Amino acid sequence: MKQIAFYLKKYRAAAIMAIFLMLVELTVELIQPLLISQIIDDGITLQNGSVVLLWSGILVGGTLIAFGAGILSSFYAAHASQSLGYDLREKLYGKVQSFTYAVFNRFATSSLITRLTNDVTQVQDTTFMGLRFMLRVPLVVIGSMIMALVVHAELGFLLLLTVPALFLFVVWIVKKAAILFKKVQQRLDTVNGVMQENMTGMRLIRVFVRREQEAARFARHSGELMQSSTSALRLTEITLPFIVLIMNAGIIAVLWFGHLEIRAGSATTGEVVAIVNYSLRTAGALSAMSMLVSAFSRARASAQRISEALATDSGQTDAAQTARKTGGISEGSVEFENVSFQYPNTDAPVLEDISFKVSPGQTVAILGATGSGKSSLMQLVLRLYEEDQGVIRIDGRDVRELDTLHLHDSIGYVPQEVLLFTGTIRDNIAWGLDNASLEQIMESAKSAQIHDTIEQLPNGYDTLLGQRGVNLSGGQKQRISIARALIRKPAILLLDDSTSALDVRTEAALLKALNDMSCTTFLITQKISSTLNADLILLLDDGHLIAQGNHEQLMENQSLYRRIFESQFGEEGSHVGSVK
Ligand SMILES: Nc1ncnc2c1ncn2[C@@H]1O[C@H](COP(=O)(O)OP(=O)(O)OP(=O)(O)O)[C@@H](O)[C@H]1O
Repeated sequence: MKQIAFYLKKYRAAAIMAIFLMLVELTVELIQPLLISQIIDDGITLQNGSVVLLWSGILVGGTLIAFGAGILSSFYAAHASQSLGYDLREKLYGKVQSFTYAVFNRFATSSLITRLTNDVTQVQDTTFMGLRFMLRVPLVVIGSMIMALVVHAELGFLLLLTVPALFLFVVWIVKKAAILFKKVQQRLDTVNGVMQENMTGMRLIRVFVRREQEAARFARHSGELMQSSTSALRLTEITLPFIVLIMNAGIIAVLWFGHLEIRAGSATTGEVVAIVNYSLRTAGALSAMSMLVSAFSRARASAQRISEALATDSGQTDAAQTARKTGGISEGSVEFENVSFQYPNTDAPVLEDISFKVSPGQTVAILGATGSGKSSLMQLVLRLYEEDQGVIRIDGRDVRELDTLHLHDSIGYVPQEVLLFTGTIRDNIAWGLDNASLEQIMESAKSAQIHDTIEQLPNGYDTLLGQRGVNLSGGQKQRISIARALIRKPAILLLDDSTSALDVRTEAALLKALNDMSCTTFLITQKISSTLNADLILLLDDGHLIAQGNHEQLMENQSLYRRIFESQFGEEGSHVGSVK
């Protein structure tokens, strides 16, 4: 909450104006019963028309002032709360962007989305209500009690008796409800998560005929969300009838004792009406409080979740933070020296004691069974994770000393799972480089062996891709994301199984084009055809680098490599090794 208040500071002027105007509105409201009591006692009871006219005029004037002040107060409160929401979203988004991959993975994506959307909206809306009503409610209650005591001390005392008990009751509800609303937000996270998985995995769900099961899973989580929302709302909703009940009892007591006081001549009708009026206003304010309680409890849970994300250490090391001056990489040599790595919160390392050296412009093929650590090795080059032991050097410098922004600027990365955005093919390729020209886009598309295919599409480079590029084949999508990586003319190119959907001829043409580009290329592959011309082949097995060398060397002295080769080319294909 403190952190949220800190962000609201920037809009202090608007917030103060909103509160000040609300106070004007409130003052008029508190004086109204007093004026009505004057009209009754000095005007109506004494049948004095000019007194009725005078005080009624003042009453109308006051009401108009309160009306104007109320509108302006809402205007300022909306400005302050919406701006706060905008700032929170921006800060939170920036924070999430600054997370290292390891820190990012600590949060579920759906939870971060809920925090950025629902939680921020909750805080924003409650801030508006807070500026308009949070202060007004206690002030109406306290003001009404004071005014009631001023009007008639004994009758006012009755009001004084009921309010503190009600106030304590409301505080108790706030505390209980906060716990329940926290659960609601957690369950909302889960529902959003399931929804996200279902939307992205739509095709898989249909092919596996899992629609009913997935619908049932969604219904189960949605039901759990409904349950916790219902219990939280039930708790806050009992507040209103309870307050009305107690306040009505209080009003009946005021009327009863009021009539006794009038008979005894120690109170006027106007004074009793004024006390009843103040009691009604107090009841109204406390009822509004029950709504505020619900909103405030929710916002408290949301504010905690936002603060948690904002307070999370982004995971960047000090060396990287101070390395901004070191600039990007230019040559593209890569060296691993006794590198070991284990994912956070896991039992065993996924890479152990890996050492190899790659000179600028060389092509490295990484080969190994599924789960052997190939992608993890790439993630270390990308510094999405940090090695636990050993050193990784790029251009001879320890990667921990390189600024990740500059490092990523010099690296082209094509992940295993292709992600294309809604927009044109041109936009998708140009995404890799600010202000890319059409010539640059075409040049990289040619190198990625996708130019001819694009030209044949009805709108060429301006063809629109649906969400995730559903109107292209897997291989075409892979090549568009390769073009996206190539347009940056990276010093190092990382292809994580990005040629799996290409036929041998297209793949060979692509590899030749990459060779001509002279960037250092790491290529994860299952196909021996891609390793034949590589300068270095890294053969991984269960996190260990069991062999390294070029095709001829591995054919000569690595039985596993020979077996993979023979399984793909047949024994008679051994002569293929001489392609180079
Ligand atoms: N984020 C992660 N957290 C924990 N363990 C992980 C994570 N990512 C991968 N692993 C584990 O690390 C090991 C190596 O995974 P990696 O993705 O590097 O293998 P791979 O050789 O690229 O496999 P594939 O060919 O199937 O893509 C696997 O056992 C995997 O379960």
